[in-house]
Amino acid sequence: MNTITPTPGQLLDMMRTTNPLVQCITNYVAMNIAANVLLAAGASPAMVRAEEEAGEFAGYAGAVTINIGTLSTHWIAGMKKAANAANAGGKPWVLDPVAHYATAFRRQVTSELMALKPTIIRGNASEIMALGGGQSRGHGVDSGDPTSAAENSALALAQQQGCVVAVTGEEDFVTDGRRSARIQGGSSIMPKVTALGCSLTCLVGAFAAIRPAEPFEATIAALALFAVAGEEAAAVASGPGSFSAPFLDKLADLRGAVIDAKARITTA
Ligand SMILES: Nc1ncnc2c1ncn2[C@@H]1O[C@H](COP(=O)(O)OP(=O)(O)O)[C@@H](O)[C@H]1O
Ligand SMILES: Cc1ncsc1CCOP(=O)(O)O
Ligand SMILES: [Mg+2]
Repeated sequence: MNTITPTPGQLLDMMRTTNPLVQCITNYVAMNIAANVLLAAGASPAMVRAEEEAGEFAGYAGAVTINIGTLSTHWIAGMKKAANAANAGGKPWVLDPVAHYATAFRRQVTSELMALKPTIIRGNASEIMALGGGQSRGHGVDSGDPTSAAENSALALAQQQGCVVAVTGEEDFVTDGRRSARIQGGSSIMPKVTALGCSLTCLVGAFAAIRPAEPFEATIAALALFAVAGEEAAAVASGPGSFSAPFLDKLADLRGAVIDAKARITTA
């Protein structure tokens, strides 16, 4: 049963009236689909990452999201400036540690970003298990583990870091180390469409911008919206190629009351 307040639907309706500005430092693969996801949901995305401007921009964005998917050295200073500016301004920032376990470079940069205390971490099960110090079966950017295998890592990470951790997959799990929730829905087509996880991370940032003091509720709202929109888009899609258009349409069309009626959230 959903006992989360504000509810995902209330937060979605607020999104449409407040149109939060979200600074998304995301990878080359994700930039276009992530921007479209935020526009459809009612937020205003800006893919601003250069070292010369990332900190300044974070000063007036409502939230920052940082994704290491197509990392290279010249991205790192901008990421750190944006995270530091978000922290200085009391704004939430979200980390997506894409395939951080894959190379020494990614591990090093992820540990430097973790030291800047993300408000929320969103990853697939393999990423969250490895971030908690465990073994995982991730291959490249894709998960090889079920969400259930990452729940203990997520809880420990949330407690150690004092942040919200979201694990996504067939089922999603969110915890702030004290409270936890599971979200059902979505579609098996979703992991076959690239960068939907990265786009979801940006959407988490959009909801967090609306309620900076309630990152647990904001994260659940983003995951619930993806779960309902994904399920409904899959019902009219015949595969990955025909999924994206109805998915964006659903993100744009779904009203708050419908999300609250259809979202399958259980608190633990
Ligand atoms: N097998 C599945 N069934 C339903 N939804 C899924 C499935 N796999 C992933 N999703 C959904 O796809 C979105 C992206 O999650 P995920 O694939 O875990 O991220 P990533 O792309 O970072 O690996 C989330 O909304 C998640 O709930
Ligand atoms: C394919 C790929 N390669 C580097 S980043 C990226 C996109 C990953 O997107 P997601 O984590 O949402 O699957
Ligand atoms: Mg990912």
